[in-house]
Amino acid sequence: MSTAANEPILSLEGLGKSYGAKRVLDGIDLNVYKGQIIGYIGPNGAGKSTTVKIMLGLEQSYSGRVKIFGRDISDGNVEYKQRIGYVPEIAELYDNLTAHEYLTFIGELYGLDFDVANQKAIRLMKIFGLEEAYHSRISSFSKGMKQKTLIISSLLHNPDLLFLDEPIGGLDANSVMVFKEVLAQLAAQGKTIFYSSHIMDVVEKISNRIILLNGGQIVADGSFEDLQAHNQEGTLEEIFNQLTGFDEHKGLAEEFVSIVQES
Ligand SMILES: Nc1ncnc2c1ncn2[C@@H]1O[C@H](COP(=O)(O)OP(=O)(O)OP(=O)(O)O)[C@@H](O)[C@H]1O
Repeated sequence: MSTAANEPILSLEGLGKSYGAKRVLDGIDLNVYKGQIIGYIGPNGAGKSTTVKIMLGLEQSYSGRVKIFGRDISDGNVEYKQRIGYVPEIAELYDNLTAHEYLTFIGELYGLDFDVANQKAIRLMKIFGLEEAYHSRISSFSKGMKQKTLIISSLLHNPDLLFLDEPIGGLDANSVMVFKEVLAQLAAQGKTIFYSSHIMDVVEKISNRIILLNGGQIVADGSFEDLQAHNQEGTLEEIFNQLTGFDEHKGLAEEFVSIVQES
């Protein structure tokens, strides 16, 4: 199951999704190519996680077409999932397992030998400064330690396509630097990364293509420089505010504070 050089790794055609009467995705067309780091952004409730869930095959009722590695994911063949890594927004780790147990279990699920998974996990944990916690239960881990374990679990099998949903929450500034560099190097080696986050300055720096979703539609698609050229505003945060029609943060904050101060 290989993908030709010029064929998209990921392609969405007229993707639509409703929950009851609510139209969450309203015709998403998108081709993502090898080596791209897509910054997938949008306001709360815009439909980012829904798109990712559909691409992971977790949400089956949708309209339109989703192709990953050149194949329609609705064809019943789930082999494509072996080449995908995923860091979910809310870390669901097996708290009662040690990191060693969890990571070797995930590694084996992805088809690695126990010893290979174990050795890779030990070395990756060490780089994140977690070697001493390897045999401790995950329930004793801090938020950042859990997040690092989850990042490692998503990469053990060297996936070609990586979905990251708010992956750096809880990571300290040094670890964020390492992780950003890891993503850049993975992309340079031809991995494709779909990065969903609300931390605009990180998205601005790591993505080579930014997709802004609003109201279930793509309202901007391009490099940060492209977005800057098409909008008057400077930072990605400001472009985000502008394209989502938001200019009332001061008024809302004043109202919030005045309610807090009511006696
Ligand atoms: N299982 C579900 N049942 C009903 N509605 C849902 C379900 N999942 C998501 N939604 C609705 O779909 C919309 C999009 O949700 P989604 O989680 O995709 O947004 P998001 O862009 O990831 O938001 P956030 O930035 O807050 O994580 C929301 O209005 C949400 O309430």
